[in-house]
Amino acid sequence: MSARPRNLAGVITFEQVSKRYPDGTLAVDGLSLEIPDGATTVLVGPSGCGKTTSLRMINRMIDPSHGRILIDGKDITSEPAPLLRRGIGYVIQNAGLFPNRTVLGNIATVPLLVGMSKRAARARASELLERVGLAPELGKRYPAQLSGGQQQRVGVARALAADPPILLMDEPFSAVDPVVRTELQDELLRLQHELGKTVVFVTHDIDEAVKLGDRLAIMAVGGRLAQFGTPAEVLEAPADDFVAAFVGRDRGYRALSFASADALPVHPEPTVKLGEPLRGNGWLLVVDDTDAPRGWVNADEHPAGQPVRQQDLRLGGTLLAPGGSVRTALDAALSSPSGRGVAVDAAGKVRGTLRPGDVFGAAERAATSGSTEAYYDEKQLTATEHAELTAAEQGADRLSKDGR
Ligand SMILES: Nc1ncnc2c1ncn2[C@@H]1O[C@H](COP(=O)(O)OP(=O)(O)OP(=O)(O)O)[C@@H](O)[C@H]1O
Repeated sequence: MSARPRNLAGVITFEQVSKRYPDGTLAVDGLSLEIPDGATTVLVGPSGCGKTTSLRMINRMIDPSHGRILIDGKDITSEPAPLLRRGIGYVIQNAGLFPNRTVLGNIATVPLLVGMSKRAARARASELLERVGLAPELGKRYPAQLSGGQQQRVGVARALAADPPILLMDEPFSAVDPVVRTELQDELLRLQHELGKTVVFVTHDIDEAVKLGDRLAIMAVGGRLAQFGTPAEVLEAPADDFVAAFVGRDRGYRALSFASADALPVHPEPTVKLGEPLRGNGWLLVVDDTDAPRGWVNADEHPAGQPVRQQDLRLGGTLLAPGGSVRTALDAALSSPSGRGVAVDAAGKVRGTLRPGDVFGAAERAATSGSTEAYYDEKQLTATEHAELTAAEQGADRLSKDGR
């Protein structure tokens, strides 16, 4: 990701690290791993495979039985643990906030600890509150007066307060409902794009791992590293049967997230504005005054010449925006009542629609060669395609003239 700031510190190296608990449990077994700086590495694997133990060895909440851990080449035991932890933010499930401190008080904890003035610490806390997407007035509340998702955002803000190069996150979003969870994941992606920290994230959810991780470390029970690679590498070429089973039966579908849909042909689509009279037949795409899609209307079930009202609309499915993947394109096509997926530009205006056949072709292409580009260079030149495009363009012209 080119927009990320570079020159970061925070490469974390595990050298043959093992952890055996006093009761004999071997939680981590000979883990060797280089976690790159400025990127998100997700430790993912089934319950009990040693993810949390591995994470907590980085900030010395747990000491290895064997091996060593280095940060930027320096053994983490070469300085006192409290000093080490100043450079490492830590976020856990249920946020772990101090219940008797306000939100701002919670976020300002570490800045105050490292000697920042009260005033500067409060200013920093307010800035972070905004950064994690929370309204300033929430600063005065106590954690119990916040939703689970809001508490988790405060947890992230608190971990970022001392601007540590490293952020450790242990199942931070697993206690919230799926909608909030998606919002928090999106927020983390946005924040990470701005901040470029070395993030080590623990989850047992492969979907979350694929969404958030630049690298995945797949761990197997017994504390063994089964595979380390980018999400695309892991989904496309699982190292062994365990990884193949863990990444799951949907992995072919998930792998489409890494194939760009930018080369997919976008066909002109006639549109009709909300509130304007309807003409034509079949499914018609309804837009608002800014040309953003609002839904579909079936002209065969609508009195001709009558204006299209909000209540006539069948809401469209997901949209494909620039930079989207073949997975998004496929979902856009499958979730649209017309079967045609809507593509929008960066401003959210309708660009046209995707044909399911094209999207399936791209999916097949991505699965077999990993690239869709060549296919569509070829395909866009075929005579039928050209004829279809022209006809659709004429249809679009006619409709927009009639419709206004
Ligand atoms: N303090 C402890 N004493 C003994 N065994 C422990 C201790 N902490 C963890 N374990 C064991 O070590 C193994 C790894 O635990 P760990 O919490 O690191 O796994 P995990 O992958 O994070 O699991 P989960 O996804 O369920 O949180 C498990 O078998 C666990 O029971």
